[in-house]
Amino acid sequence: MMPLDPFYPVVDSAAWIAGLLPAGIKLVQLRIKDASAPDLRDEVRRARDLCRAAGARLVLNDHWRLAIDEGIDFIHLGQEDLDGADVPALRRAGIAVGVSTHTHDELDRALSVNPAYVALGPIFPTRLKAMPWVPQGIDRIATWRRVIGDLPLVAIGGITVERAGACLQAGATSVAVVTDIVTSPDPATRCQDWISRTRPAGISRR
Ligand SMILES: Cc1ncc(COP(=O)(O)OP(=O)(O)O)c(N)n1
Ligand SMILES: Cc1nc(C(=O)O)sc1CCOP(=O)(O)O
Ligand SMILES: [Mg+2]
Repeated sequence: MMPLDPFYPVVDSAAWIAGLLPAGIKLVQLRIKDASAPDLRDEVRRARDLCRAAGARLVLNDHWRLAIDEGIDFIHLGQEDLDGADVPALRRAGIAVGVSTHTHDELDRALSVNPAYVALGPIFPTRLKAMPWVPQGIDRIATWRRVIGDLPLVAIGGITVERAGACLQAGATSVAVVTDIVTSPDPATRCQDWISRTRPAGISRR
């Protein structure tokens, strides 16, 4: 498996991906929460083709059956998604699985499915979605790093370009972000700021 890029934007449409690829993103998650099934399949296909053409890695959130059907080789699953997912089928299809974690118990469960990465969140307060956990804080990244050894670790939740470096320094392999990019008046330029802030640190890391 190729190393994870240290900058991991998360967006909700293929149009967003098309807009950000020219900025140089190399890893992106398509996280669609409210599309009807035919639209969803079209979005996934479009995102897949855009990323292939640009040499970027696409991670599909949640929709593991679509990943199998449409040849997407990376899926992100939360703990509840794991309840319903056919992990052996994903393995047979050669699909890498990233898993969300928020507690030590969740981390144990994530590790039991041999993930390509574990994500830890929310590092800082986030307004994107309501969650029962208080922000983990930067120190928790170092704790996760000690537990997981060399496994790639994604930090997520309330991360801004200014906060990204501290997450990488603490042991994150990659920093995932929604709001700081999608609310920027100039998202492509903001991505370039993220890339210049994260890529050198990330490459010297795992
Ligand atoms: C990189 C990354 N980390 C965590 C999540 C959250 O996944 P999940 O807990 O399944 O919640 P939803 O995103 O599905 O609402 C993620 N998507 N990506
Ligand atoms: C989708 C998601 N999952 C999280 C987790 O902790 O599992 S935090 C999060 C929101 C990330 O968005 P923003 O960069 O806008 O805070
Ligand atoms: Mg999910």
